Order: sequence, then structure tokens, then C-alpha cells
Amino acid sequence: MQMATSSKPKGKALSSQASTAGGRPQQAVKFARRTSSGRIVSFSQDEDMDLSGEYSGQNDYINYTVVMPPTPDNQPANPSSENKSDGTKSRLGSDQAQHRSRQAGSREDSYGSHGGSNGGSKMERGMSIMKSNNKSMLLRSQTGDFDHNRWLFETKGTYGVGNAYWSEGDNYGRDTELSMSDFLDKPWKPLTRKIKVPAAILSPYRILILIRLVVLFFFLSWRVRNPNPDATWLWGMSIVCEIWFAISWILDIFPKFNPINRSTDLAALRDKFEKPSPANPHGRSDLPGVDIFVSTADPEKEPPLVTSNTILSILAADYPVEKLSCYISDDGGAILTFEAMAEAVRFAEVWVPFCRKHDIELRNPDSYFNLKTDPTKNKKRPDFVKDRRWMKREYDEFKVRINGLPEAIRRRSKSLNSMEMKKAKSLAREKNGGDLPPEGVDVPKATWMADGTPWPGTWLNPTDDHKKGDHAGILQVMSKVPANDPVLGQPDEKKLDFTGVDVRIPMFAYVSREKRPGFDHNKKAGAMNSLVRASAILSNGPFILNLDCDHYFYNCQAIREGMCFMMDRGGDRVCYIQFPQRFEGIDPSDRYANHNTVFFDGSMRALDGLQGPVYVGTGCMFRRYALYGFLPPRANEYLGVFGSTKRRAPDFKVPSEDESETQSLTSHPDLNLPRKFGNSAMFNESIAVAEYQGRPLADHKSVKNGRPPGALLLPRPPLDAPTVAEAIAVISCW
Ligand SMILES: O=c1ccn([C@@H]2O[C@H](COP(=O)(O)OP(=O)(O)O[C@H]3O[C@H](CO)[C@@H](O)[C@H](O)[C@H]3O)[C@@H](O)[C@H]2O)c(=O)[nH]1
Ligand SMILES: [Mn+2]
Repeated sequence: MQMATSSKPKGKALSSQASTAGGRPQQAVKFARRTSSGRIVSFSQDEDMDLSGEYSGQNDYINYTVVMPPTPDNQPANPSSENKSDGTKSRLGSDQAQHRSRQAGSREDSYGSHGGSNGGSKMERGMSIMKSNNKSMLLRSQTGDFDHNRWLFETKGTYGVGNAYWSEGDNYGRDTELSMSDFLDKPWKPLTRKIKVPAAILSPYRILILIRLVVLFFFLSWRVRNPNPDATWLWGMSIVCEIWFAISWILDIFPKFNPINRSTDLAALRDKFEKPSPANPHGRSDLPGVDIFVSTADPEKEPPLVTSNTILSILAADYPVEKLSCYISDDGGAILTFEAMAEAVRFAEVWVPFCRKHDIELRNPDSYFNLKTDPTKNKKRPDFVKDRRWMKREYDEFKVRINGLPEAIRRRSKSLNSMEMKKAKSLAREKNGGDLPPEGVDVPKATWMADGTPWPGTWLNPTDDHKKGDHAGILQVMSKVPANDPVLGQPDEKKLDFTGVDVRIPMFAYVSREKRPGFDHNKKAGAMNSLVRASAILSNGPFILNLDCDHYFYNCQAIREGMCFMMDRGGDRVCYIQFPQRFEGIDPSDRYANHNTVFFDGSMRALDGLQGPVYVGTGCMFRRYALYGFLPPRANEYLGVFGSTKRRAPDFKVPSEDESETQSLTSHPDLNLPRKFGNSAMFNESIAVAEYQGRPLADHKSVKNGRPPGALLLPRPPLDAPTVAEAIAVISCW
């Protein structure tokens, strides 16, 4: 998504820099790093070292210098490292200085200068020079911990999307020659990692495939060489079939040759986005927003209690509350779903803080209260048992309220309808001079909302304009946009002690798209489409996660895990992340293979090892911008029969340093496509915003397409009536 319109002079400046970097003088490059213990380690390459081998040489990083911490008589002379002692802020500052000086082609680095040339003899006294050929020493940082970044760099280890060792060919035309220092001056920990399936498991599997392949080959060649002269055509037909089966088996088995696992580092994500830093002094979450879509179609087949549980698990998810929004699409336009959702949100006001207070896992109450394991395990707060007992009672009452809803709606509608009937009759009598008109009075039997107004959706006695497939669009924000900062609870908040617990719940909206006869509404796909559009106006989360109404989060950190992939290096090229599905209520021996393990744990992992898993229709986190159908950014084109010829993509522009932070996407030709997204200006404007907010952090110069840290700290504006009206307008039939 490199869509910067780079102005000429900048491009020039870049290319000239690139050339200086290319013909880099064989000069000592010194780099240093402050370890967590406060010491400064300088990794420097000696002047006489051979740089021509780039990073691949064995000797490159085995010589390094240890600089002792600055003591009163041992102060570095360099201005950029003057205020090193006052924490992160200055450290970042000096890092920037270091980058700048390096980019300018400067020979002397900020640290290098004091470490070597002008540091003078004073520094040398405090310096111990270590020369070692022991590679494992390098794998340890000064504190003795395993230094993961360093290890990745030296082993050219891969993680997530892309590679810790960024080969020159992938440079996207910038002078991003990464050196070891880039991995050391920043707390740049990968957020995800690829984990190989152990050879002990994979090798026998692969050998088995090969053996079967060989046997198959021998069998088929024997069959072909031994025709049956009595029934040649029968033989011929079966040969064709057998070869076809063999091919289809190969097509099926070969993609499974290389399954992989992935792991995420949630602590690293927290460090990167939620730790106080100069760009984020209060340690507010700098993570992008996520919109969660739930689809439901029919409250008869998909009980509102199940849907409520899904909603509760979403509202209680462990993600910054102000960044999360939840939408339910009701394709039935059913008042039952509407009122059940209102009940669910009310219940969420106690359920969500309860989950936060006691670290409840399985945040949909139904599964939680049915867990077979000991609920008090690992629970240390003395009031847990009391709280849980109260919560369980509350949940039971909630269930009864939900189950009583259909009856309540029916009774309410009946009494209101008879009142309407009475009114209409007396009106008719007045008009007709005291008598009822001979043709009788006809009042449609409406379905009524609790506030005494007719329900705009489907009625219990369907009529035109109020039946399935023919009703108005309904959008109700049931839980407002929460405050930007945590709202801590009180000792007797809603009968539970929520002291110090954040009691906010995420924004939640009920959406029933307008349906009219004669339009193709495309079932779930159409529902998702209209949620994408409505949510773009209301919350515009750069990421979207969709669930069916009978699915729920069984890992409350799932959104964070997804974010690790999206926000990792090269994450801007990830379109979607498919989560696996797990199933409840399957018979213990699983006779019918309902757990689907072969698909979710075999095939999908194997596809991931190739190009990426397929979208299974639910439980998938999307990059919103990718859904809008723009082509992914391509730096290179692969031509030729097997894509063997690589060429710079013709419309690829190298974004410049500051442009990637400020560029506006509306100048991109795709965005001027006439009427592609309808004529809502608000919607069209939201596209570029979502794209920008979905980028990974540009906290390192090797990040090609990032946004600056701290860009997503501002509060969301509260929703006003025109905004909500626009959200309904963008999903209307006309
Ligand atoms: O007009 C419709 C019809 C269906 N749905 C929703 O679509 C989802 C899936 O429909 P369902 O009938 O439950 O399909 P299943 O066969 O149970 O689900 C399979 O197919 C779905 C659609 O691809 C996937 O999401 C599921 O993961 C997969 O299990 C449900 O949430 C429905 O509420 C709508 O929103 N509008
Ligand atoms: Mn289903």
C-alpha cells in the first residue's frame, strides 16, 4: 500500500543516498546499545574487517567492544548521547540521531565517535575488548539473557511474515541496508514467529507420502503394461479412472507437505503499543480499533440466548474497550433479537467487569458456568466464591428474562393492538354518526416495542412493509462509545465490589439492514457487506472480525493475537487471519469426526506453510482496507512462465521518510473510481482513514509502510444523530 505521491526532489535525495550507501566506504561502523541493566554495549566492526561479504560472513559480528557505563569521570563527549541517563525518551532521541547520521552517509556514528576515534584514551581505559570466536556468546546479551533479536539476525531466522534478515533484493528500493545495529538499538521484538513442526512428527509423515507415491507409480505402470485383451475398453476405462484418482490424491497430499505452526508474543505487543513512551506518555493503548460482526437471521432457529452468549463473550474480550465495537446483523428484523440484545447489554454491565475482576476465562457465561473443572482453581481473591454465586444467580435470572421475552412481546402487542382497535372503532363511529360502518374496521395487528411504538421490522402477523425480506432498516446503538480512559468501579457498583475494576463496555449496535422485494440480499454475504458499510461510518475499525451467532471467543486474548500478525513487520501485507473453529457438545468419542481436526489442524496449517489458509466464512479477522478490493501493494512484478523474472512494479513509488506519515490516500487513482462505493462522502472518506490506522507502527526505519507511534491515542467522537442516519443510509436498498 505504498501510495505516496513522492515529489521529485525527495526521490532524488533518496536515490543519491542509496548510491552513497551502495559505495559505502570500508569504514569502521560502531554501534552500541544500552542494555536493560543500564550498561552500554557497543558492537563495532574493526576497520580491517572485510565488509564485502555483507552480513553473511562468519567474522562479521564476533568482534565487539564493551563500553563501561558512563561514570562521572567517564562521560561521553558526544552531544547526542549526553542525556542518556534519563530514560527512554533520550534513548529514543539518540536513536533517531543515530539513524539520521547514518543516512546522511556520515562515517561517524554518535556512539562510534566516543567509542573509538574522539573518545580518546579516557574511554579506552574503561574498555575491554573482547575477541571471541565462540558464537554462542553472541547469542547472549550483556545481561545474560538469550537475545532473541540477535539470534534471529545471525541465524537469518524467519518469523511471521517476512524475515528477520531482510535480503537486499527485498529492499523496495530504499537504502535500508539493515545492519546488526538496527536490531540492537530498538526493542524490536518480533510479534509472531513461525514454529516448525518437529521433524519427529513430520519426517515419518513425509516418508509415508513418498513411499505411497513410489508404490502408486509401480502399481500404475504394472496396470498399464498388463492390459486385459478380453475387455480392452473396460481395462482402458479403469486405467483412466485410476490415473485420475492418483492425480487427485497427489493434488490433495502435496499441499500438506509443509505444515507450520505460528506463535504470537502478547507481551511484546503490549510493550510496543501500551507501554508509556515519549509518543505515548500515559501508556494509553495505541492499538488500532477492531469491529466485530455477528450475524443472525432467525431467532427461532438461532436462539437469542445463544446469540446473547456470543455477544457477551465479545463485549468481555480482552482488548482496549475504547477500541472495540460490536455489531449484530439481524437478517430477520426480529423484535425478539432486538430485545434480547438489549437485555444482553444490560447483563454485560455486570458480567464484563466480573470477568475482568476475576480473570475469568471462557467469557461466554453459558460455557463458563458449565465448565467441568474446578472454578476456584487459581482464584485468589477471597470474594470470588461470593461473586461467582451472585453472578450465577444473576445469569439464571437473565436466562429466564430472555426466555420470557416472546411471551412478553406477544402480550404487550395484544393489549396495545386492542387499544388501537378501540380507538379506531370510536373514531369510525364518530365519523359514521354513532354506528360502526358496515364493512367493519380494519386495523393491522402491529408488533409493539416496549416504548409503545410499532416495531419497524418484521411483525408477528407479517404485513407488507413489516415482513421478512420487506422491512425498513433499523440501527440502534445499544451501548454508547465508551470513555477513552478506564472508568473504575465503586465498592457496591451493581451489588458487586468493583473497586479498581474498569466497568466500561465496548460500543454495541444492533443493525437490521433494509430489505425490499426485488432486491437480492445475498444472505450472510450481504449481511456482512452492510455491516462493513454501516460500521465504516460509526466506528471505522481498521480491522474486522466476523462470527456466526453461535460462535464465541474461547480465548479472550484472541483479538490481541490477531493483532500481533497484523502489526508485525510486513503485517501491512496481511489481508486476513483465519482463526480455527473448535466445537462444543460433540459426543466424547467423536464418531463422526465433528471436531474437524484434519481440516483445522492439518490442512489449514499446511496451507499456511504454502501461501496462507483459506477463509472459512467465520472467525476471521480482516484488514478493512483489503476488503474494499484494492490491489495489494507490489514492489516487484514477477514475469515469465514461473515468475522467474523479477522487475520493479511500474506504478510502485518509493515512499519517502516523512511522507509515509502524512500521505493521504485520496490521491490514489483507485479512490476516484466513480461510484464504486456509492455516493456517501462520509463512507468514501473513511476508506483512507481505515487504511492508515491499520498500518503497523513506523518505529523503525526498516518499516516500509507504517504510521507513527501514538497516532491512535485520541478519543473517538461520540455518535450524533446525523452520523447514525448516514450509517442507515449507506445500507439502504436505494
Ligand atoms: O440470510 C442469512 C442467512 C444466514 N445468515 C447467518 O449466516 C451464518 C451461517 O449460517 P448457518 O445457516 O448457521 O450456516 P452453517 O452451515 O451453520 O455455517 C457454515 O457456513 C457458514 C457460512 O459460510 C459459516 O459462517 C460457518 O462457519 C459454517 O459452519 C449464521 O450466523 C446466520 O445467522 C445471515 O446472516 N443471513
Ligand atoms: Mn451455523
